[in-house]
Amino acid sequence: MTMHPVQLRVDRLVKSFSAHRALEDVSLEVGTGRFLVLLGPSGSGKTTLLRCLAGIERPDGGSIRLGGVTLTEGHTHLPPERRDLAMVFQDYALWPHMTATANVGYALRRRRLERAEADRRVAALLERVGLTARADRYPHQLSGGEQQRVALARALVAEPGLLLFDEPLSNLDADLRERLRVEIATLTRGSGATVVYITHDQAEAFALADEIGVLESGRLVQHGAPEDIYHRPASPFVARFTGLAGELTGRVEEPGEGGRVVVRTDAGPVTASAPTAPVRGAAVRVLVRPAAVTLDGGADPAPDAVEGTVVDTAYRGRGYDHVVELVGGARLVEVFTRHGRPRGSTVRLRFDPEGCFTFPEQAPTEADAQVPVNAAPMEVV
Ligand SMILES: Nc1ncnc2c1ncn2[C@@H]1O[C@H](COP(=O)(O)OP(=O)(O)OP(=O)(O)O)[C@@H](O)[C@H]1O
Repeated sequence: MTMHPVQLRVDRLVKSFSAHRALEDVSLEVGTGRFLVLLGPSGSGKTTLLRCLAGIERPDGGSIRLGGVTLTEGHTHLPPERRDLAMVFQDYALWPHMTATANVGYALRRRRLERAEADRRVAALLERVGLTARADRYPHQLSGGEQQRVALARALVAEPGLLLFDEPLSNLDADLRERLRVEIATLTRGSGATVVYITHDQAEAFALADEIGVLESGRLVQHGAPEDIYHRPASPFVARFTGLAGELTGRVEEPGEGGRVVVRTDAGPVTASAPTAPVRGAAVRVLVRPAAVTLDGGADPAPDAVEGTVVDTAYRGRGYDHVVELVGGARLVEVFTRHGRPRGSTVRLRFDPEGCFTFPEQAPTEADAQVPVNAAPMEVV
């Protein structure tokens, strides 16, 4: 899917644990220097896929190639240390008996470098992650954020072709998480390495990625640019997992032009995108992105606006998020405006068809059940 030469090629990867299929026929390609984020709920197979790439886990079938080298296929299975890659773990995984300098330098042990050159590279990396003053400390003398910076420096120092990240920010608190996220984004891109990064946090995924792969029950269900995933989710599962204001049910009134349909909902007619052209009268569900909802202001409401009641309002600094209940009972969260509307007031909403997706009505899948109800939908991208 990219113009970049393919660096990492995964073909039909399969992995089971006893009777449980953790990876089901996963194929993907990542271009040189691209940043791929694998996103999915707990148990979707993210860690298993990453561990197969690293060589810690041996797949049951399929192949993995990196820069023209076969890492795994049939009887071939290169051990982790013979793969041109480095991994950053959730729990840092530093050597407790080594200083920051020694931990970073350890990654160079196989590169027959002159001592002075190795020392120079380690010092340069520690400086880039802002740890020069902490170079002689042991892991237990460093904060979580500092330990993760050492791990980042250790991953980068040997200049591997592939960098793997296993939820590296999940043990840090919000403020630090944001700062380290920016450092990971800039330092990895500066290194030219190809990156595979796993997370279950959609906001983190969208902020970091050149490409996002969404995993559902061991299958890669969509792989594309963040904008594609946001504007053209392949399934209700993908749409839900990447942030919705809410869902409306109804019937197709007019199978309109250019992939648009008018859906008659309990709250009124809503124009929405239709990835698969539904027929007139079909029962459908309209999934609505937060960015697609606007509160209609003042005296001159649009004729196609839908009425609702403000149930809750939350001040967000830049403006207010509202929870709005529509006629028929559907609720929309994260309805944003600069100026807040009081609880209990009647408001009119407009929907941008670009951010409203029509799918045939069907019972939720097992994987949908893992998406937390009212998972904080992401900010407008
Ligand atoms: N060593 C193992 N033995 C048995 N089952 C396993 C093993 N490792 C993973 N699994 C199972 O495989 C499935 C995928 O697990 P995996 O850890 O890859 O998911 P994940 O998406 O990374 O989830 P999380 O975000 O919770 O880490 C899960 O159902 C898990 O229970």
